[in-house]
Amino acid sequence: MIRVGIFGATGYAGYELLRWLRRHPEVRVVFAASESSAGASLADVIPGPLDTPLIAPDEAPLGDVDLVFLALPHGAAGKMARRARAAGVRVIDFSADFRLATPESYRRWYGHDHPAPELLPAPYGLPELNRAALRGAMLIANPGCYPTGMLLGVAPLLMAGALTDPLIIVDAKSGVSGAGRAPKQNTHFVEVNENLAPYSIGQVHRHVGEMRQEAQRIARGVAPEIVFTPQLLPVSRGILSTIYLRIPDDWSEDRVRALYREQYADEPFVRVLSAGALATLGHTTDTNVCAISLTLARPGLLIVVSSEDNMVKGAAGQAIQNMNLMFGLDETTGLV
Ligand SMILES: NC(=O)C1=CN([C@@H]2O[C@H](COP(=O)(O)OP(=O)(O)OC[C@H]3O[C@@H](n4cnc5c(N)ncnc54)[C@H](OP(=O)(O)O)[C@@H]3O)[C@@H](O)[C@H]2O)C=CC1
Ligand SMILES: CC(=O)N[C@@H](CCC(=O)OP(=O)(O)O)C(=O)O
Repeated sequence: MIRVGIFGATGYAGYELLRWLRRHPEVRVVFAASESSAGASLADVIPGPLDTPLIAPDEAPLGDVDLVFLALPHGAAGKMARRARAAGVRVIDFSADFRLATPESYRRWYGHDHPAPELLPAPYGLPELNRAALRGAMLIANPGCYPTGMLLGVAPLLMAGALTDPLIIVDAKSGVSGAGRAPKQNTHFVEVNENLAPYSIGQVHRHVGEMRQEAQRIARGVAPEIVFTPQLLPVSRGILSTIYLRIPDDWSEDRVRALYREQYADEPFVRVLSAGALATLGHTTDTNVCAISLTLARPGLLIVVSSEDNMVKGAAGQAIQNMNLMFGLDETTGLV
């Protein structure tokens, strides 16, 4: 049994993780910690079936666990990672604190100093594209939700060196749980309901740095140019990314699909849809799957649609996939 602790259990990502871990046959949840609700039961904080007792983070028995999941905001996660690693405990971090390889890059995209630079670089936890680095790892940076869908959607072409233009346009729509549980004006029901709102457009969203870093690694050093438009969709969960790419004029849609199917042939959590089918949120809701559809709009212009559940493949499910790799379990254990 892997003995785990969870920090940030009252947040959307932490709660989702607990929900999935209940079905994992090789995990025992030793503690769930909460800064604001220590002493309460989770069901007192989030109405639902999980009545896990919540303890104060300072009282977390790190000596009793093999692994902690950090479902905390950026900055707080890095500090907790330092504490856990000093106690010899493995870490899977949901936040962005360990996704960027250098403290300089982190400061550029997050606007403050890195909370634990001595722990950088950490392996980037996208198993389909970085599996070897995750097996047995002591600290894993779980990817951002938007970069997960984007990177899986473009990787086969980047690996093949098949883009004829470095420009990658990513038009993405996210369910509101992606913004976390703390209320904000733009996530208020009246703002979101029956609306579709872009935010952080241009080159300002912090996920552009993460996408660029990982896309460049996948493309073996060739720097992509990414234009990213995130939008808030009036649904609770799911991300649909529509990605526009330039490919050689003589490539057929079948050729592209064969490339994607070959790349993802052994991947249990990537589904390349058949000709004519388009990926929708419904293809991936409440699963750890990323579904990808491919459409040749005209010679040389490919439209990829990538669908994922931001709470599962974009957060808790991917974290469990990473845990399975970390501890040498079958990667699909506890996941669908
Ligand atoms: N929501 C999503 O779809 C995804 C989220 N993530 C990442 O997962 C992490 C958690 O996100 P999410 O669950 O959405 O966020 P939430 O805001 O829903 O939850 C975060 C939790 O962290 C705790 N917390 C808040 N502020 C602090 C603080 N300053 N110090 C310590 N603990 C704090 C709170 O719990 P308490 O007060 O009870 O301790 C809170 O419930 C973030 O880093 C996010 O970027 C990653 C991918 C997808
Ligand atoms: C809808 C929404 O607000 N989404 C978040 C991304 C959520 C996520 O998974 O990313 P992190 O783990 O990097 O926070 C945002 O745009 O910042």
